[in-house]
Amino acid sequence: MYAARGLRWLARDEHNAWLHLAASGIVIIAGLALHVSREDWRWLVVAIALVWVAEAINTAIEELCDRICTDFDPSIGRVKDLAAGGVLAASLAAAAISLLTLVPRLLQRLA
Ligand SMILES: Nc1ncnc2c1ncn2[C@@H]1O[C@H](COP(=O)(O)OP(=O)(O)OP(=O)(O)O)[C@@H](O)[C@H]1O
Repeated sequence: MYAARGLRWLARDEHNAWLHLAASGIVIIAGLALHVSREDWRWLVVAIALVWVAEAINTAIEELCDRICTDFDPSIGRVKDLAAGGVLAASLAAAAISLLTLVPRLLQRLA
């Protein structure tokens, strides 16, 4: 399947994907360990998916930019920076969602 092949490339070739993979794994393990509710799992799934979607789009844009322009071009630089900014925004939002979901559960467990 072409879509699955895209995700395989992403996980294999993108150095940032390893960070996302590690972060996703930590969130899933924490969710399991803290027995979060079904409602909370919805938020964690959204957080994880948000980052992967942003990274996939960013990687596709980078590939396309490198294909159409091998020289230094300020416009290409701007396009890449914008796409990378999307990943940063998604990652910050995902971190906030994960902390807002997991920390109260952790404090509950510790109390
Ligand atoms: N052809 C270009 N012309 C101008 N600036 C460029 C060009 N290619 C890359 N850049 C600049 O270098 C930055 C890094 O680009 P690069 O393609 O190396 O992405 P990357 O390091 O793989 O990014 P990421 O960590 O998001 O995967 C871009 O955000 C952009 O500012």
